[in-house]
Amino acid sequence: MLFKGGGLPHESLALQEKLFGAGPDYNFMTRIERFKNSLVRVQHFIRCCARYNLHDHADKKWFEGVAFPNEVSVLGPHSGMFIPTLKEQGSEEQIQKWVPQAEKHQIMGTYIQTELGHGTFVRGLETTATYDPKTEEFILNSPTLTSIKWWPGGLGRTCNFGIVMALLYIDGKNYGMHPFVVQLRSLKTHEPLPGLTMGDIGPKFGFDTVDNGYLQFNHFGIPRENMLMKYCQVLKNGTYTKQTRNPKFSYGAMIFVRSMVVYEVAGQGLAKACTIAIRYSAIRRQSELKKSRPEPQILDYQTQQYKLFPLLALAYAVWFTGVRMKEIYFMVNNEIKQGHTERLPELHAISSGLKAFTTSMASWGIERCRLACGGHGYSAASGLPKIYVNATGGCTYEGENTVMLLQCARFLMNIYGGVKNGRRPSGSVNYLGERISSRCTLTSEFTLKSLADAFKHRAARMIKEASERLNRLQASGNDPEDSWNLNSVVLTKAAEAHCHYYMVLVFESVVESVEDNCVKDILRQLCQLLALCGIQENSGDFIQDGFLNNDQLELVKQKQLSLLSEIRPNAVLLVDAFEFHDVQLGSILGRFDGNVYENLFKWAKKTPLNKPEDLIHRLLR
Ligand SMILES: CCCCCCCCCC/C=C\CCCC(=O)SCCNC(=O)CCNC(=O)[C@H](O)C(C)(C)COP(=O)(O)OP(=O)(O)OC[C@H]1O[C@@H](n2cnc3c(N)ncnc32)[C@H](O)[C@@H]1OP(=O)(O)O
Ligand SMILES: Cc1cc2nc3c(=O)[nH]c(=O)nc-3n(C[C@H](O)[C@H](O)[C@H](O)COP(=O)(O)OP(=O)(O)OC[C@H]3O[C@@H](n4cnc5c(N)ncnc54)[C@H](O)[C@@H]3O)c2cc1C
Repeated sequence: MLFKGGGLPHESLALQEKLFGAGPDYNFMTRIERFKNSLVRVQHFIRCCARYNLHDHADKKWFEGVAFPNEVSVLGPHSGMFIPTLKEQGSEEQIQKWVPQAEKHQIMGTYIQTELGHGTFVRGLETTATYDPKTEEFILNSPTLTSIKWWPGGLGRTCNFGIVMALLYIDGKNYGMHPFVVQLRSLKTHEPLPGLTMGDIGPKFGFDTVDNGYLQFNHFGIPRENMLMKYCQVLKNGTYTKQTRNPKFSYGAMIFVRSMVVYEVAGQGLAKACTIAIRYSAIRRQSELKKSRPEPQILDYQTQQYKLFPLLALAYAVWFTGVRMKEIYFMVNNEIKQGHTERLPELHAISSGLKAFTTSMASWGIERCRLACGGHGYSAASGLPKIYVNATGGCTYEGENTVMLLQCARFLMNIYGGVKNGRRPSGSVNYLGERISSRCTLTSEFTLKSLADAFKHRAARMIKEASERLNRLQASGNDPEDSWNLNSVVLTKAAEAHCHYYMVLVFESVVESVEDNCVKDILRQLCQLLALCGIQENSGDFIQDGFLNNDQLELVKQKQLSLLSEIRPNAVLLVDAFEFHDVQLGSILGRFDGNVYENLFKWAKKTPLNKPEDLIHRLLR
C-alpha cells in the first residue's frame, strides 16, 4: 500500500474485464495485428469509462495500466496532450466546445508539432497558418518537404482531430508558433479531409500499438475560432492581441508530459523490469556455491545482487521522484493560473532535467535487468524487450534528452550567475546560495543527510565549474553561442549532477517521513545503496577537488557490499510491494506464482513458427 493507495479499486475493476487480461499473445502478433488489437481494447476501455463512470484522469490511468500493459495506446496522445492543451491554452468558449466531446471520446485528437526537418528546434518549424480576414479563416500550409508533420501519435489512422503547432502569419508578418485545433478526418466516413495528405510513418523500434503519422497541408482552411486563444487572440479584422504573458506558455503541453514521464514511463518501466529480474533470480538456480550442495538461487550470488539491488534502489528513487515531480507540476501550474509565473523557469528546468535523467537511467537499468536474466531474458517471454522499447522512447520524445539537460543547465547557469551578483536562489536550487564545504563529513555511519550533502557538494561544484569555464571561453574571444557549444558536455554533466542530487534528496525525505520503523529501516538501506552506488560510479566527480579521500572511498565500497547482504532477505518483498499484477508485467519470468519453466514450455509450443505452414514446410523438405 506504500505505492497504490486509492488506485486499487479501479485496477481491480479493470482486471475483471476479460478482454484486457486474456486474448492473443502480443509477442505472436504482427504489427498490424498489434495495432488492431490495441484499437479493440481502446474501444472496450471507452465503454468501461462510460459503464463505471470514470471521468477523473487518475482513475482512468489505473484502468489504462491494465488495459494497455507496457505500451502506449492512441489514448496516450489524446488524454496526455490533446485534452490538456485544449484545457490549458483554450479560451473558456473553446474549452466548452471541445473538451466535453474529447472527454467522451466523440472526437479523438493528438498533438501535431514535430516535422520531417525539425523536432528539437521548435522555432525552426515551417508549417504556416496565414490569416485571411475576408473568409475569416486560417490557411494551413506545408510549404516545403521538410515542413511535413511527422511523428504525432495516432495521426496515421486513428485521430480525427489534432492540435497543430504552426507559424501564425497576418498581413505578411510572422507572429511565431501558435496552436490551432484542426479537424483532420470526416466524422462520418473517417476519410482525411480534402487538402490533407496523411498516413502512418511505418514500423518503429517500439510503439507498435501507436500509428505515429505524417500530415501535409495543401492550403487547408480552418475557422478563425480554431486558434487556441487563451493567451493570444486574432480578431476578425486580423488584429493580433496578446496578454503580457510569457511567450513560452505555448510550450505548456511539453512541460506537462515531461513532468508526467518521470513517474509514468521511467518509474513504472524500471520498477517492472526489477520485479521481473528479482523474482526470476529467486526462482532460477544455477551452478555451485558449495560442493555437493544444491544449486543456489542466482539471487544469492553477490555479483547478481550487485547488478540488481542498485537498480531496485534506483527504481524506488525514480518512483518517488516521479510522484514529487507530478506534485510540483500541479502546484506551479496552479500558481501560473493565478497569474504568478515566477516559478515557470524552475518548473521547465526541473521537468526537463528529470525527464532526461530518469528516462536515461531507467533505459539503462531495464537493459541491465534483461542481461541479469541470462538467456531467458533475451526471450520475448521475459516481457523485458517490450518494456525496454517503450520506455526508451522516453529518451527521445518530448525533447531529446541531451537537449533537455542543456535546458536544465541553462537555468542553472542563469541562477548561478544571479548568485554571483548577490541574488538569493530558492526552491530546488537554493543550495547554490550556500557556502560549499571543502571536506566531506562522510563516516562509516553513512547517514542519509551526509550522503545527500555529498551529492549537494558535487552538484554545486560542477555547476560552479561549468559557469566559470563558460566565462573563460568567452573571455578568450569566443562568442556566447560558441562558448556554450564548446562547454556543452560539461554543462550536461552539471545538469545531471543537479538532478542526481535532487533524486537523492527526494528519497531521503520520503525515508524521513515514514513512521513504521521497520519499513523506514529497509527504505534507509535502499536509499544508502542508491547514494553509495552513485558515489562509486561517479567517484571521479567526488575526489577531483579532494572532497572525498581514498579511505572514504574504501568505506563506500565496503558499505555497498554489506548492504547487498542486508537487502537480500527483503529483495523479493520489495518488488512485490510495487504490486504489479501479472497482466501488467506481461512476463513469464516475473510471474507472481514463480511457475516459470512450465509456462515457458507452454508458451514456446504456442509460437506461430510451430504451426503447420505450407511454404516453410516446402522449403525445408
Ligand atoms: C496524462 C498522463 C500523461 C502521460 C504521459 C506519458 C505518456 C506518453 C504518451 C505519449 C507518448 C509520446 C508523446 C510524445 C509527444 C511529443 O514528443 S510532442 C513534441 C515534443 N517536442 C519537443 O519536446 C521539442 C523540444 N524542443 C523544445 O522544447 C524547444 O525548442 C527548446 C526548449 C529546446 C528550445 O526552445 P527555444 O524557443 O529555442 O528556446 P531557447 O532559445 O533555447 O530558450 C529561450 C528561453 O525559453 C525558456 N524555455 C524554453 N522552453 C520552455 C518551456 N517549455 N517553458 C518555459 N520556458 C521555456 C528557456 O529556458 C529560455 O529561458 P532563458 O532565456 O534562459 O531565461
Ligand atoms: C515514440 C515517439 C513518439 C513521438 N510522438 C510525437 C507526438 O505525438 N507529437 C509530436 O509532435 N512529436 C512526436 N515525436 C517527435 C519527438 O518529439 C522528437 O523526435 C523529439 O523532440 C526529438 O527531436 P528530433 O527528432 O528533431 O531529434 P534531433 O534534434 O534531430 O536529435 C538528433 C541528435 O541531435 C542532437 N541535437 C539536436 N539539437 C541539439 C542541440 N541544440 N544541442 C545539442 N545537441 C542537439 C540530439 O541531442 C540528438 O543526439 C515522437 C517521437 C517519438 C520517438
